Amino acid sequence: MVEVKLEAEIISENKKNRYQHWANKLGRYAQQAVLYEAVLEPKPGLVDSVDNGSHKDMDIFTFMDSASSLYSGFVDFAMDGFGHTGDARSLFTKIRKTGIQIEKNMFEETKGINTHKGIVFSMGIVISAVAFSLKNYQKTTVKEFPILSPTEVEIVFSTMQKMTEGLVSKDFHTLETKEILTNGEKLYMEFGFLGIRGEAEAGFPTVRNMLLKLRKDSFRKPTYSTKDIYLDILFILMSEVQDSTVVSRGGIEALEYVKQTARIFLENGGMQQHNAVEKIVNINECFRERWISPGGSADLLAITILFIKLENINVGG
Ligand SMILES: CC(C)(COP(=O)(O)OP(=O)(O)OC[C@H]1O[C@@H](n2cnc3c(N)ncnc32)[C@H](O)[C@@H]1O)[C@@H](O)C(=O)NCCC(=O)NCCS
Ligand SMILES: Nc1ncnc2c1ncn2[C@@H]1O[C@H](COP(=O)(O)OP(=O)(O)OP(=O)(O)O)[C@@H](O)[C@H]1O
Repeated sequence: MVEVKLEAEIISENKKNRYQHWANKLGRYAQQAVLYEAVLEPKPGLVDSVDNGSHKDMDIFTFMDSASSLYSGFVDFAMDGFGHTGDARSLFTKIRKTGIQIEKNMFEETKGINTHKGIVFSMGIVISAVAFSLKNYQKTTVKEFPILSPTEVEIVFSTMQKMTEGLVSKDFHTLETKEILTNGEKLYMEFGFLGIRGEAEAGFPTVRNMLLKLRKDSFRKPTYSTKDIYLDILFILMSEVQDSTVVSRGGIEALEYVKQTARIFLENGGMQQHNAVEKIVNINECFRERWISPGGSADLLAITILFIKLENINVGG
């Protein structure tokens, strides 16, 4: 018997295929962003392809193993967004469940080492917000994944703010009675430090501002390579971010030290300095002595790279 499909059925099947195709693309972009961050060198205190920075329990191969476990989860985050029919807040509840599974896969791959916990959380919010916003605002019916306009990216940022509204108080209000605290929870109890949750609830303002600068082309210098731009972005983030990885490893005074070090590097010209690489190698040594690693800034660099890809911003030399 010949199967007759109603027009509505065909439209919805086409839509489903398109969302799956877009989700795969989003997953690939996100995984690429995570890989770019990992191999970028020289980075101070962080694992890269040259050394392990301030870390003893992981190297670049641990990061490659870990990154390879993330792709299908990133696609799931996107499908969560495309398939969501409720409001932004309930999307966040949905993706946290997906995130827990991705975290599990990651820990399995790294044999218990925390390489990408922070980025799984942040990427979950970003990827699902992109998908949810595209579904609501992009009326295009083409199969090819669309390049996002600055206006559409702004919609994604406000979606992220809506998704995470009240996150800090919700996550932290039961800590008094909790027996085992994570690093982020300990820092909140001790210093009222908001870390990754604060960054997310504020709608990733550091990344949002970075994109404003990138769109104005203010980063591009005739002598710059893509790598130079990414390194300048990393130092700008280090000079601004309330990074809980810095504090949990180096103490609260380490945060000002990192910000100040990054500020001085940038004031002197960032990657434009003729001896920029030598300077970063020295900063790496100083960070290693103090056990400092700017893991939160590294995560936000990966998020920035994802948006650069989504908006197709030219960061070539
Ligand atoms: C909120 C998360 C990140 C855990 O919080 P935790 O208290 O362990 O956080 P902690 O302060 O140790 O930071 C985790 C990582 O975030 C990154 N980070 C730190 N500071 C910042 C910052 N200011 N901005 C962005 N990222 C940051 C770093 O890479 C750090 O390693 C998340 O893993 C979580 O909620 N886990 C529970 C299970 C879950 O819901 N997982 C999936 C979420 S989609
Ligand atoms: N290239 C990188 N090198 C090192 N850390 C990175 C890098 N990119 C991101 N990070 C972030 O830094 C975090 C590692 O911090 P850390 O080693 O302090 O982990 P932890 O589990 O919080 O602490 P501990 O291992 O002391 O229990 C990673 O989870 C990751 O999110």
